[in-house]
Amino acid sequence: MSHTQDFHDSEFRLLTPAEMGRADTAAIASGIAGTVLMENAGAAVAQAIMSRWPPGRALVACGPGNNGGDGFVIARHLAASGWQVDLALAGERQALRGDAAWHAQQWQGDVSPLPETVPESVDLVVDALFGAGLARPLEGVVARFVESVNAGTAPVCAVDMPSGIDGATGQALGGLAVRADLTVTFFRKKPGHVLLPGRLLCGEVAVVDIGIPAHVLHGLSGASDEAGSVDPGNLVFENDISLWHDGYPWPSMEGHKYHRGHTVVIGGAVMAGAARLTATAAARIGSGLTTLLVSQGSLPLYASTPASIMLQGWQDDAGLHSQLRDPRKSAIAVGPGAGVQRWLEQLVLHVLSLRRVTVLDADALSVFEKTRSAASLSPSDLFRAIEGPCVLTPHEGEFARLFPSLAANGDKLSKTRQAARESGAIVLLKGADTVIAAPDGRAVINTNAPPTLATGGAGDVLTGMIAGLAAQGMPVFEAACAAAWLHGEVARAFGPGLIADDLPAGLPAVLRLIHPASGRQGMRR
Ligand SMILES: NC(=O)C1=CN([C@@H]2O[C@H](COP(=O)(O)OP(=O)(O)OC[C@H]3O[C@@H](n4cnc5c(N)ncnc54)[C@H](O)[C@@H]3O)[C@@H](O)[C@H]2O)[C@H](O)CC1
Ligand SMILES: [K+]
Repeated sequence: MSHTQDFHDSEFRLLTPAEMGRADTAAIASGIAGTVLMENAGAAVAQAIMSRWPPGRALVACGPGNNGGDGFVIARHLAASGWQVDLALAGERQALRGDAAWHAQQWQGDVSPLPETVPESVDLVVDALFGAGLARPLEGVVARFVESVNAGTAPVCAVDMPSGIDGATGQALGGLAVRADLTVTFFRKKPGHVLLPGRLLCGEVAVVDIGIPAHVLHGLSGASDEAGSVDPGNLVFENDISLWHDGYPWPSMEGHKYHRGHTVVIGGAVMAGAARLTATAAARIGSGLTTLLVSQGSLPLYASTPASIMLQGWQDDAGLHSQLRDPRKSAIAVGPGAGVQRWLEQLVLHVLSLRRVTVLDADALSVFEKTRSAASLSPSDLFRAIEGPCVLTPHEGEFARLFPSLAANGDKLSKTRQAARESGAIVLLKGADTVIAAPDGRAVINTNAPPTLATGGAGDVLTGMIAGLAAQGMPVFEAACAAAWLHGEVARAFGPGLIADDLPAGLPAVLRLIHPASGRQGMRR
């Protein structure tokens, strides 16, 4: 995200519940009454419901706060549109406060206590129990009601967030949360709508405008400097083409292969396929030159390397170092198939000392595992050596070995951001909700990865895509975001039966779709 592009306003920006509360307050301070915001929210949810389900019997479950207040508004709009509405309240009506109390007074129907089970005849459950204010696991009657909702067959519409999901982390507090078919949220999505399991429990997510002006976003986080550009720190986004499209390294007519960078992939003497996938991916995503560097003795393992990739052997460390010395070798990827051995530790430190773009994956991460033999280096030795543009691409297991204190607790977004701060590198923590975090606090959550990507070698391909983009001059954070998105999009386009070898081959079709000449600002999902 270039500083010139004012990404505060991005529709893909995610707001934490706390930031959302501040947006709410700023909107009210700008003259929009809280009761109007709540009316707009409830009316929008009712509209979303009526556009998906025919009139029937709706059970609107209201909580004790403003999420519940939204529920009173929804109930009124559904009843006015011919729905048979039962409103059930968790808590006492007279305990309602503020906007929620005001809207409860507008509700002319009955208010029943929240039942423990959902009646059979209900056609739709509206979950207006808890949203941004969830503070602890669901308990008592509410917990039993939610279990009944999840065990039932009636479709569910969640208001703002499925009750039980922490909006900041996507975690189901206490392991129990509503499983919704539709979640209608306000103004911007929250991390809980895109991180797992929250994303899965939301069902379809609809973001509705309730009258909060976009300018409130500028005051929420990150300071503006005198130039008016804004500090990217602590902004979180759902990955989208719009975040990195401006800086994508499309080939230009006046360019030539040296303009398009040179990616070096260092292969091991064990699993040649991994490094070959990495190198092929780097070439496919546009690296002008791609070299696969392997020890002399393992050259025969790489005989089937595609012709467009230069295959070179080295006799000894000195030979390897001289191969890397050429500054035109703009990006170096180490790790896939390298084998966890002492040699690799020293190689990684040497590569980092060159301060070229470095992507470390797989064995290049595990070799620094704290608990390996006493002679081995530790993660802090690795982090101390990271002074140039570097991307670490661990899966959960490698992350736990590199950042043992972080892995144990904390949600995926927080721990990945903390790891980026600790290591000084861009950290891409893989998964169905891959998180990419920068040391300055920026973070992007990737949401387009299909389950077919859980196949051997997919990570090797991603490593090559990141290195290949960065070799062409794309800043490493944006390169990691673009690679993660393209990786997911290629897999989605391919469909079932995907193997890692299909990924580089699938890139051209997706790149054609997002190329500026296609006239499309990418593929809106
Ligand atoms: N931000 C906006 O633009 C708008 C938000 N609206 C809605 O307001 C809720 C947030 O409301 P809030 O009162 O802050 O919190 P909740 O209603 O989510 O929670 C109510 C209350 O419940 C208590 N509580 C928390 N966890 C539990 C629990 N596990 N068991 C029992 N009680 C619990 C706690 O005291 C909470 O304060 C937001 O989600 C939107 O739906 C506005 O209506 C529209 C504009
Ligand atoms: K809810």
